[in-house]
Amino acid sequence: MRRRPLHTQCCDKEIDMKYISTRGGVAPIGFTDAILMGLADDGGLLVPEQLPRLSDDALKAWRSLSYPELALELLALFMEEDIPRDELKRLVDSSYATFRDPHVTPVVKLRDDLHVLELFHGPTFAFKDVALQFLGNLYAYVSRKTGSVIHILGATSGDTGASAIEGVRGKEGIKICILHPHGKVSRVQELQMTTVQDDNVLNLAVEGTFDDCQRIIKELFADVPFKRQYHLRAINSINIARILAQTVYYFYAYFRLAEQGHAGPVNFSVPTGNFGDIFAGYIAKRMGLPVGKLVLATNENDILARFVASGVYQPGEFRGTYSPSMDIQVASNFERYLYYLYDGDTGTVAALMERFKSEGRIEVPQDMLRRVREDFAAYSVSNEECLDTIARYYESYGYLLDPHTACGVAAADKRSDEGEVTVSLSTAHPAKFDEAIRLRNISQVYPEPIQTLFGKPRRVTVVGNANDQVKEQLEAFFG
Ligand SMILES: N[C@@H](CCOP(=O)(O)O)C(=O)O
Repeated sequence: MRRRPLHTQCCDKEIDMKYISTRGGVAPIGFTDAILMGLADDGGLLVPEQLPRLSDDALKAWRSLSYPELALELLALFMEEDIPRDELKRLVDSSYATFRDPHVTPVVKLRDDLHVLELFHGPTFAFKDVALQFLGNLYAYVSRKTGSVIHILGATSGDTGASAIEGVRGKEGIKICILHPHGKVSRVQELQMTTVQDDNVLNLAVEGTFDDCQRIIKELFADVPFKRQYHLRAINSINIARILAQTVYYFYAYFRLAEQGHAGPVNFSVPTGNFGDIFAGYIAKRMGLPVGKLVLATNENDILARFVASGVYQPGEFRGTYSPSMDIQVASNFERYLYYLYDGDTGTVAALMERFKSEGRIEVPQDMLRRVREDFAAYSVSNEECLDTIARYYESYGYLLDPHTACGVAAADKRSDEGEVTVSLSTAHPAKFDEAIRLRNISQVYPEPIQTLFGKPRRVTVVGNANDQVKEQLEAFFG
């Protein structure tokens, strides 16, 4: 059994930042190697060997920073050894210059106890842009700097795909292939991906679910000779850069509440599918941000809510819902959480993941479950509850929630303990999910970039859900 110290005592510079695998089979590597490796070569996920622990002084000093300034400070902790600060500043500034709101991720107050963190002001109207605008620029920088070939392979249940494509379309030295479940994403999500005409983009619509897409790409990444031969890179939250970039808005939101006089911990309610977004909040908490409960909101695909209730992590039956981006059974980043839950014991994580592969379930003992519940509360939200929440908030506050955000808000409402203040993450613009919203007779005007998608020609190839069919496409596209 191998235990590692997970924190240094104070924020910062003394850490020689390296990345290791949750399964212990990768020698510590630097940030550039970590983003290029994506999925760890031993099949695990990369995590920082140590997490910086921020001092109260740092938290106070960073309160007044703009979003890009804050992103620079936080990201520098994880990558400054590899990316000089002036370069990192350029990457950060250009990534957030594409956002429509000057705050990048503004916080809107709905009630004294409930705020909405709007994460959808980027180019594709989803929270994924926050990390993927940055990761797209980072890949372009690494390609220029190191000459590495960047062939991105990703899977999407709807939002990551459009955002990843937008982050790298037309960029020299980069090609991207995205798998999405055929017919199981919203109309706008589908159009955002498939109407892109740049030659460096390939869309594969897989006959199956998102879990099929994610399984296929993970198996291809785990085939290390194939991954190396075709220079495959990850854009999903498999890639640690995604998680790190997403921690920033937890800090930013907390500081906005502090500015309004709020002192003490804040809960964050997070619509959850692949466990990446909420895991970024967990990392922020471990870095010293005063986070109360992380409220894990699932739709009817409730594997994570069942885990927090019972300690058993076991996929159920796939359910198509009004929040398709969360229609996920196997949550990729759960493995990273297990690593922290078991105090960095990579042997145990490797054994648990092996058991999950062979038996299809994992169970953690009661003492571990108590630890889980210290940080997380979890609620699953039914299709009807989701639509009811949209209608109720539209009526009461004149605020239109998208179905994913509605799950987060409904979960926050289920947990209405006195005195707690919750920030609910708004992960997408409602225009991306108009088919669901119209069911409650609410009409909306599409933002212009979404309106213009209709009627554009589409480029997409439908494939079966066998690895070989996808492999064949990749060999032709990346070969
Ligand atoms: N909900 C995601 C699924 C992929 O998750 P990721 O965070 O690992 O990219 C989507 O919208 O595609």
